[in-house]
Amino acid sequence: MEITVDQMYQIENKGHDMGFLKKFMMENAGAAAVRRLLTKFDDVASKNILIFVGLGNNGGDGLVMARHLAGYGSNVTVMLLGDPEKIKTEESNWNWSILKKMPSVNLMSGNSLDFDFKPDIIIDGILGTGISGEIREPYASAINYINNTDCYKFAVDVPSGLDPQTGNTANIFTKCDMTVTFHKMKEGIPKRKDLTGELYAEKIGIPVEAEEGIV
Ligand SMILES: NC(=O)C1=CN([C@@H]2O[C@H](COP(=O)(O)OP(=O)(O)OC[C@H]3O[C@@H](n4cnc5c(N)ncnc54)[C@H](O)[C@@H]3O)[C@@H](O)[C@H]2O)[C@@H](O)CC1
Ligand SMILES: [K+]
Repeated sequence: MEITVDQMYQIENKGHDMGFLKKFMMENAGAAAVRRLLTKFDDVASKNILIFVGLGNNGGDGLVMARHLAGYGSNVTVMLLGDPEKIKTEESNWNWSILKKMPSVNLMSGNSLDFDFKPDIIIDGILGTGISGEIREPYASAINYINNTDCYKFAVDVPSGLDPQTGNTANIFTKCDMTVTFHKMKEGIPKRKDLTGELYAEKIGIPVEAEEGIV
C-alpha cells in the first residue's frame, strides 16, 4: 500500500497531536534505518561512516543514525550542510544538541568537502519529502561528492533529488545501494529502484488511528 507525501505529512501531524511526538518518530526512523544498514555488514565497528545531513528532518534522521552507529563502534563523521543555527525543527535541533555532547561523533558543518579519511559507508540524510525544485548549494556539491565516491551508500527515506511523490528527479540526485523509507511507501519511490537500491519501508510507531480519515 503506497501513500502520497501529502498524506504522510497529515499522518505525521495527527500522530504528533495524539502525543506520539515527531521526536519519537525521528528516533524510531533512525533506529530502524541503522538496523537495516547493519544487515549488510558483519561488523561496522571501526568502519568510517560519513553522514551528510540537511537542515530539515531528513537530516534529523541522519543525526539519530549517527548516535546509534557510534554505539556500534563506528568512526562516525556528521557533515551538516549549513549553519547549525539554521537547523529547521525542534526535533532535529534536539538530536544535534545530543551529538554536541558526544566526542565519539565527529561533527562538521559548513561547505568544505575535503575529509581526511576515505568513507566505507556514506549516509544520505540530505533531502527527503521536503524537496522542492532544482538542487541548491551546498546540497548540490554534497550530492556530487556522494556520486563520485566509491563506497556503500544508504539513503534516508529517499535518495536525495528523487521526488518521493512523482518519482521525477531534480537536476542532480544520489544513486544508492539501499533506501529505507518510513511508515509507508510513498508513491514515487518504487519507480526508481535504479536509484534506491534495496528498498524497505519501516514502521516507526505512529498510532494506526493517526491514519483515520487520511488513508
Ligand atoms: N513524515 C514522517 O512521518 C516522518 C518524516 N521524517 C523525516 O522527515 C523528512 C521530511 O523532513 P522536512 O519536511 O524537514 O524536509 P526535508 O528534510 O526533506 O528537506 C527540507 C530542507 O531541505 C531544503 N530544500 C528543499 N528543497 C531543496 C532544494 N531543491 N535544494 C536545496 N535545499 C532544499 C529546505 O529548505 C529544508 O531546509 C522525511 O523525508 C523523513 O526523512 C522522519 O523524521 C520520521 C517521521
Ligand atoms: K535522503
